[in-house]
Amino acid sequence: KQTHRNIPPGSSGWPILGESIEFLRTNSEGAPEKFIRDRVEKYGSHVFRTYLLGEPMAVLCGPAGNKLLFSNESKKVALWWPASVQRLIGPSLISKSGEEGRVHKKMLMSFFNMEELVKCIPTMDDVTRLHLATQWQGNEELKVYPTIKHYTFELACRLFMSITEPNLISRLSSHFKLFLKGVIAIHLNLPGTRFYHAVRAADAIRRELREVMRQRRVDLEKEEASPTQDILSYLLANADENGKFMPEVEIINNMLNLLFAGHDTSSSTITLVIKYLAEQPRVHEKVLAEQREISASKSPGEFLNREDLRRMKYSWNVVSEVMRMTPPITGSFREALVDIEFEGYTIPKGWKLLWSSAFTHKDPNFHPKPMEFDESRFEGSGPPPYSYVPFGGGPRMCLGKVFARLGILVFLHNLIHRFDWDLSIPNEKIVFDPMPTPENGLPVRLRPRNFSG
Ligand code: HEM
Repeated sequence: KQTHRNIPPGSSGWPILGESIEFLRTNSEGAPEKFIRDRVEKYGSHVFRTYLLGEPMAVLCGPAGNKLLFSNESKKVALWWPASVQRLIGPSLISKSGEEGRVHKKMLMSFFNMEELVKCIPTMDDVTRLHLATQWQGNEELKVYPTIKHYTFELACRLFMSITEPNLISRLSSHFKLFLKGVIAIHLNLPGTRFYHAVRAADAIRRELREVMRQRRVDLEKEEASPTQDILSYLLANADENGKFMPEVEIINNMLNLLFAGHDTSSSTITLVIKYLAEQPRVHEKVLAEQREISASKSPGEFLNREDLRRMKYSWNVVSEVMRMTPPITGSFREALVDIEFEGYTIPKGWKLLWSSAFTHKDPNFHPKPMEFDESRFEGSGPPPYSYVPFGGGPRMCLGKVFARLGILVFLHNLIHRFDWDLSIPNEKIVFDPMPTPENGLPVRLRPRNFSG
């Protein structure tokens, strides 16, 4: 018979709630790593137990823990998301592990790989120029976060599902706002709670997406839509490697998840890049110089291409440092498939596991002077393995990593050519809810630059 006498140190907190309230509070205070750092210091180990979001959980802190989780998918661990996320998104990629998860992910990767995504660069560039001309140009002051959120959402709707109708986009966008607030919430479906509103918003999104999908089937049959025009067409028109088509309900859930994951993370990152660039004139100047060099090699009006994006090395180091300091997703979860040994402790089978980019990225053993902005950390071979993990790792690494990179750089290129900016609220606080966002939406004063691109 198994005994678990050597389970990691820690506390189960309050009945039912466990330590969820403290965990969520450090997020809203703008320091998600604090919950973990306090416990690492208290227990003197890089693993501790807690009770979060309705589950007994072991938190693995730092590169060794990340390595264990990322390199043992389907062996010792499997992807797991809290009940709130599973209920809101429903059967889809994120609810599948093992062989089924692999097949499913491969299918989605047929669209989300570099070869396919480079074809989206001209559209990204075009949409960005239009967005800046209509939403930024002519404004002396602007609230960055809501403006960017609208832009990244429009882009995801267009590239993933060819949705361009403004009324539909704005309906979906307001549903997604409620959805986001309930994603990492305490799973209580009582009227008035964040989770309750999020469930209703998710159902409303599904109804809208079902309609878009129905219409697409008709258009595909009439050959008025192309089977390769976007991810929606791709999923409707293609079977997986076993010859199986994805059930409609899963296509809808995946589209919901992609629209969600595909815009909130990028809007948070772009907003923070804009904040950090205003605070660091030295870095701002160097990004501008790199982007100007790229434009200088192009004819006016010509869209960006893969090679241009490849040359944005310094700019990407800056974005990487922003994601190190303020990771858009502070960590994610796995489940123990077997008893797991780590640092002399045994984590029992069935426990949930949490890894944290927020904590790992601030560990001074791997990132000296972690509170200082220093993009040169990413020069050469960059930070040590598993110490910089904004996109997670292993087979469950972020599906949208390349998409996010292209989108962020295309935006930055266009923005920095057209504007300089100052923060209207210096040192505006960042809160994690659950993505990092400036408390007041980051109002900035804009100063247009002379640019005829
Ligand atoms: C800066 C932007 C982004 C960041 C920092 C980010 C981060 C993450 C992280 C940390 C995970 C969990 C990985 C793990 O558990 O190992 C994840 C998963 C995922 N992300 Fe992203 N993400 C970003 C953008 C995107 C975009 C643009 C999309 C969609 C186009 C996307 C789609 C997904 C999906 C579908 C998963 C689940 C993958 C799986 O279950 O195998 N993400 N992302």
